[in-house]
Amino acid sequence: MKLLEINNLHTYFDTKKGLIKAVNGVSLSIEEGRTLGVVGESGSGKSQTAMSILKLFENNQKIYEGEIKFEGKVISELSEKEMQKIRGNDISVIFQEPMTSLNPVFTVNRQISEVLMLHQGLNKKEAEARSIEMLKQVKIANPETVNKSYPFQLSGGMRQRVMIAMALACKPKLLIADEPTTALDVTIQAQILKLMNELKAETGTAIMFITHDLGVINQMADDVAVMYCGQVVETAPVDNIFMDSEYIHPYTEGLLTSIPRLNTKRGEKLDVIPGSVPHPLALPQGCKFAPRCKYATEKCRNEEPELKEIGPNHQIRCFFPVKRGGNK
Ligand SMILES: Nc1ncnc2c1ncn2[C@@H]1O[C@H](COP(=O)(O)OP(=O)(O)OP(=O)(O)O)[C@@H](O)[C@H]1O
Repeated sequence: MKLLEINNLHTYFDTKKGLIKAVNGVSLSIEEGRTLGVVGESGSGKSQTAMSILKLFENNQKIYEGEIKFEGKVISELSEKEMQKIRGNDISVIFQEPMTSLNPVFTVNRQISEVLMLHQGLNKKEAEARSIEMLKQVKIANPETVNKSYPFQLSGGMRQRVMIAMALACKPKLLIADEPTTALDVTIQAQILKLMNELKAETGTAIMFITHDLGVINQMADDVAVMYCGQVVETAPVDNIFMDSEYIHPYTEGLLTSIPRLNTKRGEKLDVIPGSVPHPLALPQGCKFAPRCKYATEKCRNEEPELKEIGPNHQIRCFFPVKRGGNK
């Protein structure tokens, strides 16, 4: 069943220089208990899609069009008060840098306990016991000591485990993870990813995993949404993207060929996508990827393609999807 469904979402920033269409017609869904990997270059709108789900908006930002449904209910029109009941309870979030999300002046216990007291009505003692339990669940070796610690006393990997414990404290149905391991070194990153997969298997929590790293997507996701310029350009089960499907989006093809491989020789150039993401205030007419696409035609430069079904659960926003491993 669909846990989250986003239909034609437009979230803009109203700035002095004009409207920044950070999310510009996003449609995607997340099935119960599955991980959707959201991938795309910097500025493609991944984080702002996540912020829209939680309605964590700046003053000059709002939803202009479209809707977000959670468990079949439209949540994009809820008031701030109603959203507060959902955040941290049904849907929680972890960010890249836990230091900015954890309060430096409170102990770990106070921060996890607060969530539990607010949403689950536990008293102080019950919350403390549950906080220690949560730290055990995220495989922190000395949970009693860590529970009494302040964030600055912990390593980066440890802080991210605390964030995960806090996010899972109320048994959310959806966990949004926005580049949760980007700031960590590779061995710690691997441990956190492994932990998240184990927790998902244990708790059945669905995950929206945001990253710019297709390697991480391969490891974490069941399904993938590829984003470009505030739009989803391709969405499919993960194996379709990496192996199975006959056709893929030219942008996805570009991302796949830019993954460094172990056998890449030193000095050998990776096949990176030429050009850069267009400025959000100067989006091209037609397909947003056309200026960088080696297959683009006149039609692509003038008309905007829609997200269309190309196979089972596989949608592509392109007039001329690429045949894998060869010409079109
Ligand atoms: N506070 C803001 N005011 C105006 N524009 C913003 C603001 N925050 C983000 N944007 C714009 O919204 C667009 C989408 O940004 P978003 O952060 O969602 O991208 P992203 O794919 O998550 O990138 P990254 O991987 O760098 O986090 C970008 O063009 C960005 O410049």
